[in-house]
Amino acid sequence: MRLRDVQREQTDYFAYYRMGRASSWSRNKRRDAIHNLEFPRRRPTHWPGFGPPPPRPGRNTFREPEPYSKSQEDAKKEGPSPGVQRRARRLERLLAQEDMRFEKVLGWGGFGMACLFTMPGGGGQGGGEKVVVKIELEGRDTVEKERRNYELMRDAHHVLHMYNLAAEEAIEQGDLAAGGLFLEFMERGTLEKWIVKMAKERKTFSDRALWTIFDCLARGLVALAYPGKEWRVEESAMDCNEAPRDTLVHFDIDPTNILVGGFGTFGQRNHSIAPIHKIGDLGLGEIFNSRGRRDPERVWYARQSGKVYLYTPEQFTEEWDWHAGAPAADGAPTAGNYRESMNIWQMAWTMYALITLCWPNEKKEPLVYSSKVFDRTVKDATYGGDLMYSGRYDDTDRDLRRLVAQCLYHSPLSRPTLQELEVVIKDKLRSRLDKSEEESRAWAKRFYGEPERRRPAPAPAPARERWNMGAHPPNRFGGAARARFGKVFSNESVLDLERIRKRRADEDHRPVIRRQPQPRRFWRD
Ligand SMILES: Nc1ncnc2c1ncn2[C@@H]1O[C@H](COP(=O)(O)OP(=O)(O)OP(=O)(O)O)[C@@H](O)[C@H]1O
Repeated sequence: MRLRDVQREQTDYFAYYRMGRASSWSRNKRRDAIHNLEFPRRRPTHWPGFGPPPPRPGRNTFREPEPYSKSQEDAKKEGPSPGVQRRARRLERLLAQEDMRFEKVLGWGGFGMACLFTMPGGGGQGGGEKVVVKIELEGRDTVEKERRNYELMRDAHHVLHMYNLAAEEAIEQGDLAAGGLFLEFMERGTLEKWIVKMAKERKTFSDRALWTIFDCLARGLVALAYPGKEWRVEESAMDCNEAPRDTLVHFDIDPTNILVGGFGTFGQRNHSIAPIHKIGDLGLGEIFNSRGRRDPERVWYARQSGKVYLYTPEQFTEEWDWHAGAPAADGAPTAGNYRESMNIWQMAWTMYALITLCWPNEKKEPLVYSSKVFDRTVKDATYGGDLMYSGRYDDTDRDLRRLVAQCLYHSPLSRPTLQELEVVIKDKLRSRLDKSEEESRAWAKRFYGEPERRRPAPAPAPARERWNMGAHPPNRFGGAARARFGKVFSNESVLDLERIRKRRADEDHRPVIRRQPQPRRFWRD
């Protein structure tokens, strides 16, 4: 389809979307309307913005959102279909050649599946550890994109880790999958599962738990904003002097793509009040910098990237209707301004879900709201007005609700920056909250329970051995988390995607050298 046809169709689709009627839009039924559309619009001369707020917003101003009642995992309780089972068995046979033990199918969708495996042996590097194998069943090329994105996040503590295992070759050489990834196993599954559990128990997360989880999520956002950065301690926007330039815009942050792991120390932070939360599923992620935001094809094609219920103002705003090129190049403040504040907006809906235990409504209702964002006074429309004015969530810390409503401001520049978020969260975690740290820890132990125990981390192999097994030179290693899995880190200039692509292409043609005597090569070099 030509770009102009895509633009006309999207203009019509998003007009439906803003009315909350996206699900009833059909290309066929709208063919004539799309044909007759005035695009780009000329009258009025520019987007007029939002009207004034209602005089006294209250409970009835906002449609009641729908509570979470079932998670993706619940919906799949009946077990994988025969087709998925057949493929899982095939994957099991392929990886058995690498001595990896199949445990179970974790999940599947139309295009791919995720299975849990145990690494061979004990004692040695990663021996007996669990890994998730995610394969793509139809060639959509998203695995390659996802792999590239995980490589850019290789030093982050709050984004899922990808492992470079030699067994990848077995998948590539088999005829089963279009591509495969090895990912860190997060033993407590998706965040959605825990939101549903809380909703079923008819309780709510305490303020301290909410702020602690927000802290984890915000650090994941910092990692996305600075791809390729070496985070020695933990992600902190304070360590970065410059505003993000080449943000990895995720496009699909929601509770099904946040994974919950264990309690313990990660980086330098002890996660004892809530287990660590990490951002996963980077398959739709794209790096956007100021050049990318000025490229009409890139910004228009990304306009419908992600889940419909979580399209961002940068994607759905009416402001687009006045721009036939890239809106950011014409100075539009919101349309097509894909940057780190877009990740913040999507993450704020995850916080909304944790506070309300509800889904966001299909129709996002803007409400003009003035507030002090850190030390700036901002007046803009927020889509989280019900958090402040509906009276339904008054039991939750008002500062938290206000911060989330600010992250849901329409215009990216109105939202808090990553540094502002970090400062506010840090201050709150130091202040008096509803529950003491001790009470919160006890609650977390009860609520999250003990998953199947991880084996104790094997002692790190001597540097020489790791090198033999395909890892990079020893001076690149450090920290317990890395030593535990002997992760392979590459040295390339990370934003140079061409080089990464080329490196992978070279790898694919490299002969596999199996060193004698064993240990076997689990790690791909
Ligand atoms: N690293 C992981 N640790 C633990 N569970 C995981 C992990 N990755 C995936 N899962 C589980 O497997 C399920 C399927 O994951 P996957 O990422 O393949 O697809 P999805 O999120 O359902 O679909 P899509 O890729 O279309 O967003 C998840 O819902 C989750 O329950």
